[in-house]
Order: sequence, then C-alpha cells, then structure tokens
Amino acid sequence: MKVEDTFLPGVKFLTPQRFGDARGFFSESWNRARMAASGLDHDFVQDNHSVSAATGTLRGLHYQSPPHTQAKLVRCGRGALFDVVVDVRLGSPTYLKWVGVDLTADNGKQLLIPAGCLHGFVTRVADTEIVYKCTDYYAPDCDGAVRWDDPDLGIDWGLSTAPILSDKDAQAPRLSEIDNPFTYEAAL
Ligand SMILES: Cc1cn([C@H]2C[C@H](O)[C@@H](COP(=O)(O)OP(=O)(O)O[C@H]3O[C@H](C)C(=O)[C@H](O)[C@H]3O)O2)c(=O)[nH]c1=O
Repeated sequence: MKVEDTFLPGVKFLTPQRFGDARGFFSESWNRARMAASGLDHDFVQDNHSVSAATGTLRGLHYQSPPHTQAKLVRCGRGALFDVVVDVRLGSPTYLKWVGVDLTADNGKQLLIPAGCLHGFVTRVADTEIVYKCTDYYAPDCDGAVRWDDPDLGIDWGLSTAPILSDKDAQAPRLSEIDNPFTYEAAL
C-alpha cells in the first residue's frame, strides 16, 4: 500500500496494491493490520455508500461534532469524483487550508481524513459511487454542514456550472457562523 502525506497533518493518500490479470484486478481495499503497520490504526465501525446520479453533484462540507467526531477512509467505487478536506482544527498549523484530490474507480486512490476536518466531494461523471469507512456511528444531533462556497475557505471545485446540492447543503452556514468544536490536539 502506497502512503502519501499531504501538507495537512493527518490527511493522507493511500493506494492499495492491485493484482491484475486477464479477468481484471483484485485488491484488498482495507486491511487493518497493514494500516497499523503504517501507523494508521483506526477503529472503523461504519461503512457508508452513496451513489450520485448526475455529474456536478456536490455533497458537503460535512462534519460530526464531539463526542461523535469521525475519521474517514474514502474511496470511489465507480466513476470519478473530486474530494475535498478542510482543516478546521483550532490551533492547527494549516487551519482553514484545504486539499483536493481526484478519486476514481480506475486510480484506486483513497483519502484518509482525520477527525476535525470538513469533508465534501463533487462528482465528475454520472452515476459516481463513493464508499467510506467511519470511526464513529452516525449521530444526527452531531451532524453539521458548512457551505461549499464559503469565501473564507476559497475552495476551487473545478465547476463551470452551479452544483447539484441537497436542501441541507444549499442552506448551510459559513464556518464563521458556527461554534467550531474542533481543536488540533484533541483531533490528532
Ligand atoms: C451520513 C448519514 C446519513 N444517513 C441518512 C440521513 C439522511 O436521511 C440520508 C442522507 O443523508 P445526507 O444527505 O447527510 O447524505 P450526504 O449528503 O451524502 O452526507 C454525507 O456526505 C459527506 C460527504 C460525508 O462525508 C458524510 O458522511 C455525510 O454527511 O441518509 C444515515 O442514515 N447515516 C449516515 O451516516
């Protein structure tokens, strides 16, 4: 498994090995011992799976607040998406900085997101499927969103037209309008 650091502490790109043959390929998409051997032992407890029918579907920017923060391991099962992580850990050296990465079914790349970061993605092709592991269960009372186009974050989503959003995402507040519950030390 290839592990690449990003300039956001704890945000990493992971690419598991693929064994190709005439039928296609096989890959262990997640192996806890192999992750632990790279110092990345996370106790994932929930798998999520969503399919977005249209190109330009944007889901995010989402988080779960304490005591139910979530670290995530994200990959694209079908199609292609641009995935974005924003560091909102108060005290972080990269506070308010963001990283974007193309995750596709073909490149097999995965994104490891520590707790204390906002997560969102936009689809690049129709019928794109995302699957991701979470280190805590869904907690609706802790589920939060920040607007995708928050001017304080300045994310370049690579969009030429307005994205398709859920009502929740279309009405999300700016980061400056929420009581940020994340601190750098606690989130590491
Ligand atoms: C997140 C979640 C949602 N749900 C239910 C609640 C709603 O009735 C329905 C759709 O939820 P939502 O519109 O929040 O789904 P997304 O917009 O894909 O949200 C996700 O997208 C971004 C990219 C994320 O990283 C989060 O995991 C998550 O916020 O699924 C559940 O039952 N369990 C869950 O863990």
